[in-house]
Amino acid sequence: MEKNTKTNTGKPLETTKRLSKPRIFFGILCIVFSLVMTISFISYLLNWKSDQSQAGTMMDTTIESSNIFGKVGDWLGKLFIFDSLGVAAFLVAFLFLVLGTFILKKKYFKPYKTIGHALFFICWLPIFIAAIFKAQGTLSGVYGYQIVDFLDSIIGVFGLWLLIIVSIGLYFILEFNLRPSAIQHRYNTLKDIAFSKFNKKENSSEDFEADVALEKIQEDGNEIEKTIPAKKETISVSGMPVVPVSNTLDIISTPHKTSTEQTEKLNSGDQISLSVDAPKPIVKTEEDISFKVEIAPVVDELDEHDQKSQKLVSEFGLFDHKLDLAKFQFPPLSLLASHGNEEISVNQEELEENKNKIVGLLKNFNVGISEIKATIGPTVTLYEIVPEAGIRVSAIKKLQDDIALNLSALGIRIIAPMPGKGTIGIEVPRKNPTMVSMKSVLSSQKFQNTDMELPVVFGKTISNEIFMADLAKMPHLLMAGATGQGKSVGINAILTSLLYKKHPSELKFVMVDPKKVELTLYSKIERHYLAKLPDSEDAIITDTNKVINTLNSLCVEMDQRYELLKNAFCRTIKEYNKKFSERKLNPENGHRYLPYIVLVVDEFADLIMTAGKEVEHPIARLAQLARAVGIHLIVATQRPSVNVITGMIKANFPARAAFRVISSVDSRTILDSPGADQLIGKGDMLYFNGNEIIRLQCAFVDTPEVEKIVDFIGSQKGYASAFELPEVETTESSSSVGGFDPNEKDALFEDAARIVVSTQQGSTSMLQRQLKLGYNRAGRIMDQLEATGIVGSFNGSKAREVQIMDLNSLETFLNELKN
Ligand SMILES: Nc1ncnc2c1ncn2[C@@H]1O[C@H](COP(=O)(O)OP(=O)(O)OP(=O)(O)O)[C@@H](O)[C@H]1O
Repeated sequence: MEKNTKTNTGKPLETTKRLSKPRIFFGILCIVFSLVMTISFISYLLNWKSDQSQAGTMMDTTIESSNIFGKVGDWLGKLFIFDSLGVAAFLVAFLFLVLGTFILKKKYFKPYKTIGHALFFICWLPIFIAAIFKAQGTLSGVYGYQIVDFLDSIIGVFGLWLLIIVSIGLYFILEFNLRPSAIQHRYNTLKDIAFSKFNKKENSSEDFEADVALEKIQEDGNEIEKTIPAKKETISVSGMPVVPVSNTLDIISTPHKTSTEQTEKLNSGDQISLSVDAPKPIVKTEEDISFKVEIAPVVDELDEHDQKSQKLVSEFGLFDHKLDLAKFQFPPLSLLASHGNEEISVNQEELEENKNKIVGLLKNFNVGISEIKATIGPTVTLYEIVPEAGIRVSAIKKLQDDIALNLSALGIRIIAPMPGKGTIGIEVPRKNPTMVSMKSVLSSQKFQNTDMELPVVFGKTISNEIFMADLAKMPHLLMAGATGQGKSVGINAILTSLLYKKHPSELKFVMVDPKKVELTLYSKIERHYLAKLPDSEDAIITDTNKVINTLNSLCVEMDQRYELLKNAFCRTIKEYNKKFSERKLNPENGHRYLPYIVLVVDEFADLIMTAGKEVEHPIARLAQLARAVGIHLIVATQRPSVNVITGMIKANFPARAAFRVISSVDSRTILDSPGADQLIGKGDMLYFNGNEIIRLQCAFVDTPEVEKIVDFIGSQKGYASAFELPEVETTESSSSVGGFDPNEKDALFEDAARIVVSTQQGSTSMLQRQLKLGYNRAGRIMDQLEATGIVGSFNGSKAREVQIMDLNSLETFLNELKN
């Protein structure tokens, strides 16, 4: 082998030596042909006029051609230049050259790229040339001429040029990557190069100045040499150019200072020591010094844990919490009804009449106004007045009842002053209010494009804008309203908006309905959206005892979530779920995707009356703490009295929604101010977000619509069961880890024991996977396994130790357990 690859001199053999003969033949043939073509084309371009008349006389020996390659050259030129491509024909010759070198395996060109470029220009160039030199057919060839002629007739001259420019522009953009960012990058690089060159130049100009100075000194020295030829050798001028330019030059001469005296000194043979005005060194100021800032790349070292999670993400992708119900479809808007015409109709007469009444009445009480403006909302019209200077706001406030009497209307509310407006507002109910349908608000851009975590759309404001709030930020909502004023519709509106936005894996409801009728509809979506205690039958809780257990269970869930968040170093559920999705949290350690949990209590007064502190305590605890772990409360009551809505509850429910209440005392209890007693009912509401009170018309969604929505969701594939809340110790139940009652063991206890023993792994998440269980149930089984001694105690992040070594021993053990 060595022999083949090396010559006698030991040099590797040239690649051409390994080429086959046909390759060499065809390669050289292509190159020669390319040369012949090029020369023929040049010759043709120079002589074509005289040879044109001889076209087609190839066989006629009497006729001579002036082309260097005779008639063949003439024929080639005519064929490629005149009849087809014009000057672009040279590119064809070039292509033969590329082909030849390619066959000979010479890497002078990148063949495919070069061929691509050449083909582009073979097409583009004739058109371009024909567009410029229309009359000169030879330059563009027939191809270019005819195409331009054709394009000219169909897209006109302007279109033709646009096509030419766009095509070449696109070619450059695509070929040379001329994106704005790339251009910017190149510009910056060029700037850097220019800048560094400039710096160099500056430095060299300094050097140059120094050189000039030195040269001058040298010349001067030479002059001195000339004047004192006798002492030539004593002056060490020759060493000067190498003397670095500095303030102190040791031996340098200058004609100005070379006085006769010095000459004499020289003549007398004394050693010369001349001081010279050395060229001033260029002292760089701070601005002159080139200053480059290099930002060191942030060394983002991944720790072992991050690397592991990145590997998992690259292998399996991000954790998709929706995967179990990947095909889940959100209910379509068509399930909702429109409830008549929602156009706000302007009744000019009514507006005029009300305005006159307000102005007249205020005048009677000597309250002058300088301006009045009306804004028409769905249920009320807001008249904003600007009182004349010197009028007290309290004077107008006092007139509330008089204005109401004068307008003979219910639900007049005076807002004095309007926050942030400098006016006084008088809300007057419209004679023909417009209903706000749930459909209209849910189909709005505002709702559809919202990025809120838990978007709740309440309805429309007085200025007809859709009003939405994020339940995750509220973070708990207290609702009040006398019977029949729209509270239940309001709850349905809230639930509906959440159902239209959140996937079942992201949201669970715990529904408490002591009235037993309002929320029962939602039991159809139990396996999708509801959460319940492990052993309870109904997901909608109506029994007060169960409510207490459920609330306590929610508190346990909250504590567990806090523990999980703490272990994951996260502050909020959002951060935690993000981390979990990025596979940074190990499910083996109990981590799981945490859905939001919304607790809805429809009649809170009822609960407080029957269970008192037992309910108040967990509610207050949840309200105080649960916001960060994604548990939010919506508590509604008919009777917003102080013994129902206690100070502790109120303090932790910053967001309040008030429908019409009976008395202003009730209004103060719920909103801390009067006003809710002035509402007109039918969904007319006040919303308090902790800062201001906003009057809204609640969106209307009636029972058949809700039914359609829950039917739609319920008919789809759901989870195996409702989301299980953690079990809590109840007074009735005695089952706990320590006191295991074999009669109360889980139906899957034995299967779980077999799995644990056969795999020798006491892991809850493995049980979850193998038996397809929820985390809580698997955890309970694991506790039972621990209580029976099959597995050891909880061991931090590691799996529990399995105490039974094989399945035979297990079967014996299980039999003993049964007896
Ligand atoms: N947003 C609304 N728009 C129009 N009408 C409404 C609206 N909300 C409620 N209503 C009307 O008021 C009636 C009573 O509403 P709803 O059942 O919600 O009252 P409620 O406060 O829940 O009463 P209760 O506490 O007795 O259940 C509805 O049947 C409907 O006719």
